[in-house]
Amino acid sequence: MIAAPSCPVPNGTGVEVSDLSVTFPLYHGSARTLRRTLAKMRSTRFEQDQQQRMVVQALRSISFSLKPGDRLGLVGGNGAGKTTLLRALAGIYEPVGGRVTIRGEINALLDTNLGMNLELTGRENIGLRGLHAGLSPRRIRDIEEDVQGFAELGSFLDMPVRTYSSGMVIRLGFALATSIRPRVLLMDEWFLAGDAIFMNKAQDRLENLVRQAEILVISTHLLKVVESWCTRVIWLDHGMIRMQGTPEEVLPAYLADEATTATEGAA
Ligand SMILES: Nc1ncnc2c1ncn2[C@@H]1O[C@H](COP(=O)(O)OP(=O)(O)OP(=O)(O)O)[C@@H](O)[C@H]1O
Repeated sequence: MIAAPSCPVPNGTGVEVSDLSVTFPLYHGSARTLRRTLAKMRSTRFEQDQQQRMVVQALRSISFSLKPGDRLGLVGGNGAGKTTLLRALAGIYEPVGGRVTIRGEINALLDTNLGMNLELTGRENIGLRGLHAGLSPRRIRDIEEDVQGFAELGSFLDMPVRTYSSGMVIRLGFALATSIRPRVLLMDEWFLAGDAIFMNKAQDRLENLVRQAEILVISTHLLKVVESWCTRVIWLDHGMIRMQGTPEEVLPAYLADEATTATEGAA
């Protein structure tokens, strides 16, 4: 169980999301055929935007706010909008409507390759990431040592990343992504998967990072993680908030709905 930080937290860290909407244009195939196909699907998630493009509404009218100590779990079926919401919080996706305001440094563990240049060495990638995060040369050296110790890449640290095995890239990416301690931590469940030996080692590091962050937002299908890490849950359904509250309030309703959907699907 991860507890909220017990020491007094500096003022000012917070997340405000108000009336957020994100859409993606669909460019595939001829517009008329696509429109006909989508009309047949009778989904309210597809519409035409002001430029007459067909778009999918990934998120609609999402509003919530988080304060220090809040640990938010995002749950929902496939395509519900969890990843899109994390990416909008990280500033990767621009809202088409509404606003996202984040106060405090963010670290987004969304993809271990994020920002990694395969032509550069592991060490050079560490330096670049540190500079990007606005860290001092001294802090970057500390991170270099930390990553070197955790990722156990030996002399590969000074070789171009393209020469690494896929496991080595994951170790470097994970070590680097988790070495920068943020106030607001955004995490996709991708980070909770991995080979068993690596994950045993990674688990402690991840839990430490989560414990030290003031605000956590995690998207996952692993409800046990939500139960043990989160103080709040948002259940997303077709891009909208279906329910929000404590894990005790939301998870039973979510599970009951999933069971009903599975029974209906089997019938
Ligand atoms: N780059 C994109 N282009 C077009 N549509 C997209 C894009 N990314 C997401 N979508 C659509 O937006 C909706 C929300 O997708 P999202 O990936 O956020 O769902 P999710 O809840 O993370 O799903 P999963 O649990 O399957 O990962 C889906 O309908 C998806 O098809």
